[in-house]
Amino acid sequence: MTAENIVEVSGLRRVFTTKRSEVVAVDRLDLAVAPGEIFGFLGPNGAGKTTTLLILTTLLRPTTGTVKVAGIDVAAQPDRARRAIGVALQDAGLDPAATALELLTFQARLQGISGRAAKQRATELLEIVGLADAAQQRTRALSGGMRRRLDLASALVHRPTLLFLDEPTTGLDPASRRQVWAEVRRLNTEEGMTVFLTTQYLEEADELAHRVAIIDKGRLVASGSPDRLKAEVGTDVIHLEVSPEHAEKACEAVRELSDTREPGTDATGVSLYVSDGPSRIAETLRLLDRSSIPIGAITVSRPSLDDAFLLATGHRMEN
Ligand SMILES: Nc1ncnc2c1ncn2[C@@H]1O[C@H](COP(=O)(O)OP(=O)(O)OP(=O)(O)O)[C@@H](O)[C@H]1O
Repeated sequence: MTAENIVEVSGLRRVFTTKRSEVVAVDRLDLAVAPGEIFGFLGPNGAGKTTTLLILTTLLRPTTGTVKVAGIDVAAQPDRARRAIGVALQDAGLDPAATALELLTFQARLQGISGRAAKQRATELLEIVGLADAAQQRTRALSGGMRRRLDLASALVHRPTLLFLDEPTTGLDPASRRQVWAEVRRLNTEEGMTVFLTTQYLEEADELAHRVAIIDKGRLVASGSPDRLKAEVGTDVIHLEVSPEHAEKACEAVRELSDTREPGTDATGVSLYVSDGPSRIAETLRLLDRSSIPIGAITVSRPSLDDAFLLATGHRMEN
């Protein structure tokens, strides 16, 4: 890690102790984000994404390890760190009776901007996130995608250069999701903002992030650009839809074909990693037939981040 990183996480560990048990939510995590990046922090439910984000944004203390944002140690100087960053959390409470303009004006006042200037900043922010036409609408009347964009605007009041977003599109329909992505991209390219976002959507990390860190059970399992992570998987993936009771036998039958990696099994069947998928299909079918293994379907695809996840963890993120 170098001094130029805008986010630096080193040896981060967070343990939650309850009466009955101890949960290690984040374990020996190291991360580095360069200025100007959109950084995707990807993992399944319960992987430790929100815990990490809460620590990065000063809202939770680490058990051990150090975290710096914009060069500031968040444990030593939380107030300074807070001034450097913007945060949009999941389910941020929006007052349903306030209008979009009132809400942002209130946020601006909370940041110490007075009277008329607060309203002016609120108006500017509505423009920035494409909600100028919705200024007088009550937040309860806004669509899911518009509410997320209002959350984004609230995080931008004090002109941070580093923006943290916790699962910005969870629960949104595909069209609203694309609108939020477009907004995040625009903030990154036009406003020069570095964005750190958590997500459980492979497609979101793949589409939006310049670099991705994959976390599972509190640990970092892979990191790099989506293209690099996919390239590391191998060239093509042949997926055989096989019922769970036949998966092991199918895997054994075709193991020799998997020439770039060991094959993997999961609830949906068997994945083979090969350098040239289409040319191996006939042989795959012949081997399965010889072992009398019934298959539902056979597909060939380019590797996805889900395959990268499978390779790193031995199980799929999505079923
Ligand atoms: N306050 C808490 N007390 C006890 N355990 C907690 C607490 N917060 C989180 N955990 C546990 O820590 C682990 C990581 O949770 P975390 O919310 O960080 O995961 P996540 O990746 O953000 O998941 P999600 O996508 O569901 O938000 C989980 O096992 C969770 O149950």
